[in-house]
Amino acid sequence: MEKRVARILIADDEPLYRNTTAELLRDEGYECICVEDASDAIVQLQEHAFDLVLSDLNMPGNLKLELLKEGRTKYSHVQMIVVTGVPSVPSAIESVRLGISDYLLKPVKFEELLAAVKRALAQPSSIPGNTRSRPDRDDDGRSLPEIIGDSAAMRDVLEIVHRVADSTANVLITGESGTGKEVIARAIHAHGARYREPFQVIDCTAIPDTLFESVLFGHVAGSFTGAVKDQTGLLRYCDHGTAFFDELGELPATSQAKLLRAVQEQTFTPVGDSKSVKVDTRFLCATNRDLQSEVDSGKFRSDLFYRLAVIHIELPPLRQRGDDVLQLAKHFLKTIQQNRTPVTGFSQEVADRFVQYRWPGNIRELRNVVERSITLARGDQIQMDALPAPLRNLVVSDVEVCDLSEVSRDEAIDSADQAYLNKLLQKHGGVIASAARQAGLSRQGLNKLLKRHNIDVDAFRK
Ligand SMILES: Nc1ncnc2c1ncn2[C@@H]1O[C@H](COP(=O)(O)OP(=O)(O)OP(=O)(O)O)[C@@H](O)[C@H]1O
Repeated sequence: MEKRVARILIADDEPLYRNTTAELLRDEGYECICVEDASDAIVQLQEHAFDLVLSDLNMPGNLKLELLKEGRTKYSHVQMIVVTGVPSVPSAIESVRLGISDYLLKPVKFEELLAAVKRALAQPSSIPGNTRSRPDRDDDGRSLPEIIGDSAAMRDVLEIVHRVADSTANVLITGESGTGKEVIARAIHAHGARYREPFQVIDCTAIPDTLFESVLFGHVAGSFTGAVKDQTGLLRYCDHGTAFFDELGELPATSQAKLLRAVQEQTFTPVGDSKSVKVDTRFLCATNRDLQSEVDSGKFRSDLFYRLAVIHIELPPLRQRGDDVLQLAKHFLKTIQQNRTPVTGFSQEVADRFVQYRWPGNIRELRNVVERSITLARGDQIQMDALPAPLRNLVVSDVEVCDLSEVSRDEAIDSADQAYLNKLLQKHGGVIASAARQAGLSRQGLNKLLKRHNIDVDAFRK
């Protein structure tokens, strides 16, 4: 039996883009129908059978993403790709929530578009029940980190992770240090179509500016002093897979420019080589900086930002995740001690303190605290005396200050000082100059105190 030609609906109000794309796709053997607004597209969907819709976002009749909504609810077996010239984070998130296959930015190269079309058409249709089994191991056979957390904030994050995993859209993950950005990046890779391909972590703080091209793109022997043999760049290793750029905000301007070409064209040239290399790589990035304001102040390239932040996932700090803190603590207790010690839980006082504490180091700090407490615990319950000083001495206004038999005067003064500094920084949003002014201290004096109490001022910055 002859295979049916795939039929594509192109909805876009730019005639040049619409007609050229249709012509090129027809040359590739697809059947195309073009419309210039969302209402015509909806009529076409009612009257004909389609396999794929290529949809603009900013076109008449689509102010509220009507075409995507109608398409995904009534014609869920039809794949959808968004191709837009006006990217916006809310519309990207909404598109991904609705379950599109891909989100591309104009100007889009035809090869890039064609690859996305082929990928979308190769996907199993999203008829209910037709779900792909998810791996619970990564490509090295290690088990994937379990994502613990049931707070509303985390549920929203996980919904986006599942929606975005199957597309090739680049994702920027932001959040304070230790909130689990790398864990989320690995989850996106593991739940997506590339799960069998490499996941390559590229730590932007670990590559000196002068070696950026060589490390990322590779070099040929003799291209510079010290290049004694050919070296393959990291990007080549993640061809067909995912490149995870950690600490993206630290990337110097010259390296940003070099990365832009690789992201935009999926092409790079190894140092000293004359031939360029084509790759198919998905980019996931993480930073604890506010990259949007760095773009606004000219410190980070806006073109690179928009290419990489097609979808933006903001991870909540642990102190805003309610009961997740206890769930995570129990999870770490179980996984770290693996029944090797008699410890089975936390005292009520410890559990309360976990909820009251600010956790400037987030989940990483919690994990360390649990690990340390298991070692110091004396019975089957972790008690206050096994906690590190910042938690043990925390003074919360509605907690009884202390039991005089347990705390010395110096310790009591120290913890009051700490509570004062926490409040002060909270009020001044982590701005040292104004906090020091209010406290009647010099900036150096305040910094010294913060250091002594191990208080991370970044945790208070908004
Ligand atoms: N939801 C989670 N469930 C279980 N463990 C988690 C979760 N999120 C993070 N972790 C654990 O917390 C620690 C920190 O996570 P991760 O390295 O992903 O944070 P990060 O935000 O990338 O940190 P940084 O900004 O410092 O690079 C790791 O040990 C990780 O396994």
